[in-house]
Order: sequence, then C-alpha cells, then structure tokens
Amino acid sequence: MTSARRIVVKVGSSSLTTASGGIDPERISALVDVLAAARERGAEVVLVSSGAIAAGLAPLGLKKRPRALAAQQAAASVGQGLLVHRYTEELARHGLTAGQVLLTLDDVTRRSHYRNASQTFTQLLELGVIPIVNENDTVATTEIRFGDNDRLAALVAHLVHADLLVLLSDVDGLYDGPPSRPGTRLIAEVRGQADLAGVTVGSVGSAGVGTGGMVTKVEAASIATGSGIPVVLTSADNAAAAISGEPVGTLFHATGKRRPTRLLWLRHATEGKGALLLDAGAVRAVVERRASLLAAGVTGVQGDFSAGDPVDILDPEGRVVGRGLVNFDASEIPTLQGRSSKDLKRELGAGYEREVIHRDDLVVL
Ligand SMILES: Nc1ncnc2c1ncn2[C@@H]1O[C@H](COP(=O)(O)OP(=O)(O)O)[C@@H](O)[C@H]1O
Ligand SMILES: N[C@@H](CCC(=O)OP(=O)(O)O)C(=O)O
Repeated sequence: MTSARRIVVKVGSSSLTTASGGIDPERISALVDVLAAARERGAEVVLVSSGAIAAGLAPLGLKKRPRALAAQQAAASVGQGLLVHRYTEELARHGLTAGQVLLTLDDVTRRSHYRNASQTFTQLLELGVIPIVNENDTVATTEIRFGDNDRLAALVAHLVHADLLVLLSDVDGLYDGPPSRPGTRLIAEVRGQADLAGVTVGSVGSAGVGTGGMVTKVEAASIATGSGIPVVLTSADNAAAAISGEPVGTLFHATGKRRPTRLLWLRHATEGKGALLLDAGAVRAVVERRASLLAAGVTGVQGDFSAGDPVDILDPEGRVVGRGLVNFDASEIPTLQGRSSKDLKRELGAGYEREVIHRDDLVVL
C-alpha cells in the first residue's frame, strides 16, 4: 500500500462541514495539504468529493438538507461551484491545478460515454491535474443517479486503474455496530464477506449531512476489492496516514481480479429500464455458456426502453438472472421474440440478424 501510485480518495459531506452544516474551509485546506503531499511523493490522486448540497445550503438560506430532489439539485447547483472554487484556491497554494469532473450514471454505462470519461481522466492525470469528481446532481434524475458517492468512487477507482481507494468519513473505521452504541469495536481488517458476518451496518451519522451511511461504504469496498483494489476506510483526520499506507481505520483486502470496467458499471451502478423474459434454454445459454441472448429465447418484454438501455433478463420464474445493454427498442421485441435470426433476416432485413443482447454487453447476476 505504501507503494500505491494512483490513489482515489473519497471524502464525504460529513467530513467537510461545520457543526452548523456549511462547508468548512479549514477542513478542505487540511485535506488539500494531504493530497498535495501525496503528489509531492509521486502519487497520482483523484478526489471524489461530496459536499455540493451542503455548500449550497447557507447561500440559499436553508438550515438543513432539503428533502425534495429539485431543492437538493438547486442547492447542489449553487454549492458545486463554491466547493470547486475552494479546492482550486487551496490547490493553487501548492502550485497544483484542479479539474472538475461531473458524472451521471448514463455517462458511464453507455459505451461511447464511458470511453470519453476514461480518456478525460487519463488526459487530466497526464497533465498533472487533480480531478475533482462529483455526481452531476443538477441534472441527475432518479433513473440516472448513482445516489451516493461511495459507489461512484469505487467505480471511478476501477475506471482509472487505481492501486488504492481511500474512503474518508466522520468515523475512524468500520465498527461491529453503529459507533453511537456503547461497546462497539473497530474492525481493523476485512479479508472477505465472512469477516462482515456479525457486523451491524447502520445509516448516516448524527450530523445528517451524508447519504447512505456505512451501508454504501461497505458496498463500495466490496465493489473495489472484488476487482482487485484494496480499500482503506477511516476519518478525514487520518487521511495522511491512510494515503501513506500506515495501518489506520479499516483495511479491506483485495479479494478478486480486475474485470472490464463497463460491465462493473452495468452490474453495480445501473438499474434495468425494463426486462426481457427468457425461456429455460436461453437462461442456460446466457448463464452457463455466457452466450449472447438471441430473439429465439425471448418470451416476453416489460417496460419501455430504447436500444442501448440497460435491461434486466428474467428466468421463466421471473427471477433476475442478468443485466445487459439491449440492441432493440421495447416496442420492437414482440415482433422478434421466439424467432430465429435467419428468419428475422429473411423477413425484416440484415439489421435484424443481430443479437438482442451481445455477450460483451451482458453481466450475469
Ligand atoms: N458499523 C458502523 N461502523 C461505523 N460507522 C457506522 C456504522 N454503522 C453506521 N455508521 C454511521 O455511518 C456514518 C458515516 O456515513 P455518512 O454519514 O453517510 O458519511 P459521509 O458523509 O462520510 O458519506 C458514521 O457517522 C456512523 O455514525
Ligand atoms: N453529490 C452529493 C453527495 C452525495 C453523497 O454521497 O454524499 P456523502 O454520503 O456525504 O458522500 C453532494 O455533493 O452533495
């Protein structure tokens, strides 16, 4: 870990705000000092920072995080600029440059968009810029929202081929139960699911500015470690130690190997915009042989989706067995289902010979 060259650091709203809820410039300044020191040692750093909504509250005269999505989006719109301005000023003290990257789910699941995001990160890092990432809250509707920056950070870590993901929160690690309960103990290392068996993972802390609490952090750790990236979860006060590889907080060891990034997004970040029902033979082909899904094995369609959208695939009992990017609109499926590719080509033309979902665009869940 001491040799981590490319590090994604995620900081939560709870670590950036004052007791009264606004953005705390001193905490941003302290974090930037740590990131600059890491850069000085030759590490490349990507920062995923929450805090746009929190930063927008005071200028709008709001006392706490609003409930309605539109009001949160307005707060984020006001706050994001202020937040990035703070980072830009603080990084400039160290002669460093900030670059803002705002992502929605749609930006990274569609193949062309995903490539754009990847190229942008590569270019920014080559230029020595510190990318500051957040969800594009102002345009993210429920369908295209990640909803929490913990998962976003895990997916970004994978996208940029990071060696380490550091999740900074207002708690110094994962405890075996919500730390407000007396007697809970810090878990220093997690080597796999078994180590989480007796752990009660609770929701947001007392300040109420964060989203998702420990649940989304443990999920993020599982996404990252499952594809070969170790994760350190600790408080922002321990950021320097965590980035330098000192044993602080909770270390989640890598458990799996790297997989194609786009499929990781498809598995962990998307929800199906509809569903395709499969017969038993198609389920076997897709799940066991990892084959493409052909029209012949489709028995029904649910929902209203367009070609390119993620859809769930269901077995004859209605259980979700996979998710993929579909090649046809929902309205076209009834004409195609149950028919062989040859048949479709003869009757409808060569454009209809293609798979309903190509195996490269499909994950088995
Ligand atoms: N098992 C647990 N271990 C540690 N913290 C927990 C646990 N269960 C719930 N929490 C709560 O999760 C909170 C952190 O999540 P959150 O408020 O979403 O922070 P952030 O803004 O950093 O994303 C902590 O303040 C803590 O109270
Ligand atoms: N995108 C939102 C933060 C979403 C989020 O996950 O917040 P947090 O749980 O504090 O990391 C914002 O900038 O306010």
